[in-house]
Amino acid sequence: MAEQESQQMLQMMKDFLRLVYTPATAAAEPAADTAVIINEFICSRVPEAAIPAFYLFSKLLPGIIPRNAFDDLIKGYEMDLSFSVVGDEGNESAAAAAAAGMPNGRQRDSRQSIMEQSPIKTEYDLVIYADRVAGSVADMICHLAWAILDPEGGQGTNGNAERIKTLAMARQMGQALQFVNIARDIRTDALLRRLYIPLTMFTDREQDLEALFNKPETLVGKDYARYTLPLLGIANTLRTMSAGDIENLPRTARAGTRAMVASYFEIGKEIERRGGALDSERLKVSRWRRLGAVLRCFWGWDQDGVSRGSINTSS
Ligand SMILES: CC(C)=CCC/C(C)=C/CC/C(C)=C/CC/C(C)=C/COP(=O)(O)OP(=O)(O)O
Repeated sequence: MAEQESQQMLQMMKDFLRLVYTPATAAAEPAADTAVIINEFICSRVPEAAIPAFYLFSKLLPGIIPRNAFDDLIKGYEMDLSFSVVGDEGNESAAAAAAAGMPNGRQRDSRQSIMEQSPIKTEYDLVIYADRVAGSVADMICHLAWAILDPEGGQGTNGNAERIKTLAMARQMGQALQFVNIARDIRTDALLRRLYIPLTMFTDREQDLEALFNKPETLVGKDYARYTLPLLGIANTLRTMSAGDIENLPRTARAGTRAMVASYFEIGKEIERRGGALDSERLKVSRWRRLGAVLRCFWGWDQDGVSRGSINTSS
């Protein structure tokens, strides 16, 4: 999708959220004319294939999931979009450089623009990004679980201290998963001229960016370890800090959540088993390893090899 088209799509989503989250439309029984306004919006501005999803969203979600989770997700997409500006410039300069047979000056420009325009300069920026694109999804999952699976709990946090903490920890788990995702995709993201590694993590910034973006063929698998292993280290820490709070989700949501987390973390474990190396292909974990991780969760052994003894089934 072209950058301008993506911007239009984001604007449409922002307008949609504003519309469906106004107090009048988010009410349990919205007035008939608000339903008409929403229908008109959906028919006139939403791409055809997405109409059923937007319609269902407007009917079901505003009373269950607070708007801030969706706002965060949009902010995350906006950060991603700022890469496409960098990417376009970078591709143009690389192509122009190759055509003109003058790689150095042009490539320096493209490295410079990647550094300047990347929205992720520090580890903190990366945590913010991960929180927006994945912490927000964890937030949504908690609200859905409370609304649908908690027999007596009611919706939202309702100022309940335990739920507020669970929500914060769930967002942390989302961030952890996103760090794994970023570690796995360093190579493929660089080919798309996207840089999620915080600039502060480079020991020799110029040289590292030159290799990642302009000479990927000079990097062999284990050369990526100096980026993948620290990112996975952060992911593991975030996971260790938040995993226990899965026990505070409604009982029927726990096993599935643990399984989802363990299965995704198998990607990180596989990279660690390979000493931090990335191949030219996007890494895939065998179905058996993922299944093993899921079964160990159901058996009552979490992925850090710590037995929780018998599974706590109280709600
Ligand atoms: C700790 C507590 C209380 C709860 C946990 C709450 C949960 C389930 C958190 C996880 C939320 C979640 C599913 C986040 C998204 C994670 C993520 C990195 C998805 C990307 O998946 P891929 O399909 O690999 O992505 P791409 O292929 O698009 O790169």
